[in-house]
Formats: sequence, C-alpha cells, structure tokens
Amino acid sequence: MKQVHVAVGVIVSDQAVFLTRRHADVHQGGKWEFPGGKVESGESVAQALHRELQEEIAIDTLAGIPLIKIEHDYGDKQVILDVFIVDQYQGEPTAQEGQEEGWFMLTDLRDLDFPEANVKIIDALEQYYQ
Ligand SMILES: Nc1nc2c([nH]c(=O)n2[C@@H]2O[C@H](COP(=O)(O)OP(=O)(O)OP(=O)(O)O)[C@@H](O)[C@H]2O)c(=O)[nH]1
Ligand SMILES: [Mg+2]
Repeated sequence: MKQVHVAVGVIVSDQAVFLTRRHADVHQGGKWEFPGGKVESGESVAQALHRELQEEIAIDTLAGIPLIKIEHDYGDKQVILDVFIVDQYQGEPTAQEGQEEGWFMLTDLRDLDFPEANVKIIDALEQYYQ
C-alpha cells in the first residue's frame, strides 16, 4: 500500500480560510482542500510546505504553526497529513493550477465537501480558535 507524507497549510486571515477545490480527475477529486502536497525525498516538512504553497497558491510562507498530524487510510491510499496554520505570509493567495478557490469563514467549514481525513483538521481548528 502506498503511503504518502503530505504538508498541508491552513491559510488564515481575519477568521477566514483560503481553500482550493481538487481537480475532478485526481485522488479525492472535486472536494475542497487545504493547499499542500507531498513531501519530496531530502526535503523537510517545513520546506515542502513552503514550496507547495508557492507552487499552488503563490504565497511566501513566513511561519507555520503545527496544528495536527493525521494518519488516514482511504483504502486505495494511505496519507499522513502534517497540518500547519499559516497566518503569516506574503502575497495574495491565488490558485495557480486553474482550481476553483475561495475564502470561507472558519465557522462554515463543516458544511463543505472535504476528504474524509479533514474532519479531524476541522475539529482541531475549532479547538485552536475557540
Ligand atoms: N493538499 C491536501 N491534500 C489532502 C487534503 N486532505 C487529504 O486527504 N489530502 C490527500 O493528501 C494527498 C495530497 O496530495 P496532493 O495531491 O495535494 O499532492 P501534490 O500537491 O504533491 O500533488 P501532485 O502529485 O499532483 O504533485 C492526496 O491523496 C489527497 O487526497 C487536504 O486538505 N489538502
Ligand atoms: Mg496538492
């Protein structure tokens, strides 16, 4: 079974979170996601977070606050999501790969269609900001 280590950024500004929607033809396609991607070999998680957020949404991450680490088995794929809150960054988040994008209030995240593993991210966010 393939297991992938993923760096995930929760981009927060004024109680709102920036999300992108996964392209229809990829794993967990069509669902909303926190931007991020696979940690490459020889790279730290922090480096992966910085690189992925540059590539996917064109921001420069100034700091990442560790929020939660989640192991999840989708059946066809096992993921380890290393999730960071990113509330200090330069630039304006903009989807670079043609994905749908948007800002959502923290309190509205529960209603969105996310990959299953993300339920725990949303729980952790509620705790962090309560
Ligand atoms: N980025 C991201 N990935 C997530 C989230 N939740 C979740 O289960 N995943 C899973 O974690 C994996 C992340 O891979 P990815 O597709 O973003 O990786 P990547 O950017 O390096 O993609 P690439 O292989 O096209 O370069 C996918 O299997 C995806 O389904 C999330 O909120 N954000
Ligand atoms: Mg990605």
